[in-house]
Amino acid sequence: MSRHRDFRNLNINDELDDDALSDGGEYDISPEDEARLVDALDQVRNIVGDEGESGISDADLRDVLWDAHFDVHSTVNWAFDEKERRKQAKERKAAREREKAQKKAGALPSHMTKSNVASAATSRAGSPVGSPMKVAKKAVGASDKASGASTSRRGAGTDQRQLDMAAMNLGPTDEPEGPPEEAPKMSFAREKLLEEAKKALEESGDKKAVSLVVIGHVDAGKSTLMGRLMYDLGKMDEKTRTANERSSSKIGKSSFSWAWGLDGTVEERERGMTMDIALQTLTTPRRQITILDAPGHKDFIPNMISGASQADCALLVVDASTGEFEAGFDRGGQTREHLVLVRSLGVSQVVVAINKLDMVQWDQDRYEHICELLRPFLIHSGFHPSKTKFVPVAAMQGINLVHRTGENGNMLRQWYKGPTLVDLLDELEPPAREIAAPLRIPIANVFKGQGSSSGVSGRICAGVVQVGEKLQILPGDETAVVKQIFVEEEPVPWAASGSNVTVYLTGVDPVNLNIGNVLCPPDQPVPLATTFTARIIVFDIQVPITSGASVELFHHSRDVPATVTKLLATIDRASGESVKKNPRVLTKGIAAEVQLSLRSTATAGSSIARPIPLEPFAVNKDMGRVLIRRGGETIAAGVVLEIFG
Ligand SMILES: Nc1nc2c(ncn2[C@@H]2O[C@H](COP(=O)(O)OP(=O)(O)OP(=O)(O)O)[C@@H](O)[C@H]2O)c(=O)[nH]1
Repeated sequence: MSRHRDFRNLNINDELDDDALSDGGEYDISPEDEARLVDALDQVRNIVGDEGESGISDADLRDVLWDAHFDVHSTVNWAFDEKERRKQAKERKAAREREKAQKKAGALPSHMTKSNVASAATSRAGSPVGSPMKVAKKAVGASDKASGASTSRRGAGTDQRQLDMAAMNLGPTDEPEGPPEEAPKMSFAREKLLEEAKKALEESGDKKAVSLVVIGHVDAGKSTLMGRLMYDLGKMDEKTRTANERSSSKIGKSSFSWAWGLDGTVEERERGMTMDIALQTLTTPRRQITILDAPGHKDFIPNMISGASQADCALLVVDASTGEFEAGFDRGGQTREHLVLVRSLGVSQVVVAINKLDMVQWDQDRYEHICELLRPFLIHSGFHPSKTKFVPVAAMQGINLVHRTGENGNMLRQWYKGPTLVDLLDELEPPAREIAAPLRIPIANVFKGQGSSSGVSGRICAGVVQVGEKLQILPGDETAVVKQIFVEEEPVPWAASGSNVTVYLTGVDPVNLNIGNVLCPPDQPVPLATTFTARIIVFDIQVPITSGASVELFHHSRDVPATVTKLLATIDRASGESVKKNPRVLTKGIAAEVQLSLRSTATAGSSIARPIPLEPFAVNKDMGRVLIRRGGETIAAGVVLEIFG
């Protein structure tokens, strides 16, 4: 029996300070409980780091674990909060001291502290252009999307721990307010900034950045594949792997242990299902890849759309097991819908991973049969054959992801000599970056930032943003100043089109920052639209679209109610010529020009629809794409032609 202090009277949600921690009695612990405690301790250490790194001693952790009755999730939340709280207190103290020192010396502008000048220099060398997204540390993620069953957007690392932390109000906003923050200043004139961005793009050489959305029918093995890939490429360490293996088997979900590397929320882990976009970054020999793992279940299509609208390329995962490929590919399965959606959102390259081939004894005929079924569908959906690649894999055993050596790969080696999945990812073509165009950042997620700042994340659709820059938040009249920019967890002085960024803003009330808003320069605002025309392609629908049809309009991470107010013409898909003016209905497969008008929402409290920021496709491709859904089904996709106001 070991002796430990007793904290069972302590409320885990209380803010624990050192006095409280040293204020307990003692209790006895059995060898079984001791073993469980050691297990749980391992789990928590994986998250908070070791004693030196986290500042949390083993003794404190053990006590809190006992107090939480081995409820690992609550404990993880506590430990995470505690680490964050301490870290933030330290950072605030350091910031106050820096500020004082700067005032005395009158030297560096406030955002260019010595440490971030250094990291800015290294980031420039490594180029923040097109680099993947930072996983933000603090999150509120207050998504209240009406349509999906989603409860949160995890776009930039909002997970259960962070949501709980926000709910507990253990944030820097609880602190007494210090002296008003000095607004950060810009470091570059616009011309100089463009020059820097161009130079960094050129210098990035072969290590090009791409964003990859992982799509496919529910349970195809998307998260397992990404988890395994993270491990095989050294992004997930052995400790995390064993912890995931142990904990998933404890709740009877051992087959999902690889998926736990990406499915981070309690609900996702318990249900064995991805519900929101999970973000990770991976490095292959020649590519820096931001991975957006999308949910496969049809209830979460809005979240999948949000992820796909931030991606350059897609990885389609299909389940080769008997009957499973067919279930995903038949009408109503997500294989088709996901492919059509990503193509409509501008993704033109796809790698198809034919997974779970171990379930069919690596049958070459089965592999080729699936390729033969998918090829014509891909072409029909608008993917050029040269930009469509296939690869046989078994994600769980890690076969043909990075290599196919060893006994496990025997059966595949007998008939397959082609590239591995990583070989194909390494050849993905990075997109053209519109750096000279006006800045556009559609907001995919909103966070609580440090001090008075608020964090937002999203992908830069065009232009370059720098620290100190004043931005307008559309729709609305609000402006904010960029306090910090993070790309792939690193602070950078600027970031350019194609990058997935987290931007901390000051001088703005967080209530004015919403998912779906667009950040842009005040002198180059995005047009606001309530009525516009679009060229659309009608999907495989059963009920035709008529004039007056009520639909849901999706643009980046925003969805709003709309009406198809006019059917203007049907269009020849090949020539683009008008075929028939004012058709009565639009049926499946038809291309058409229509007029769409937004409707007011019940929450807007007015009969007038609120406009959304949109741009004609001809002006900005990323800002000019829309999806149209009805009754939980995507019925059409299109590009914006003209905005009428
Ligand atoms: N036999 C076998 N099973 C696999 C393989 N890859 C994944 N699985 C299993 O398939 C199931 C679903 O895996 P996930 O990775 O959660 O699938 P997903 O596509 O991410 O699921 P959603 O995100 O919910 O759509 C799990 O039980 C995995 O263990 C594989 O290569 N072989």
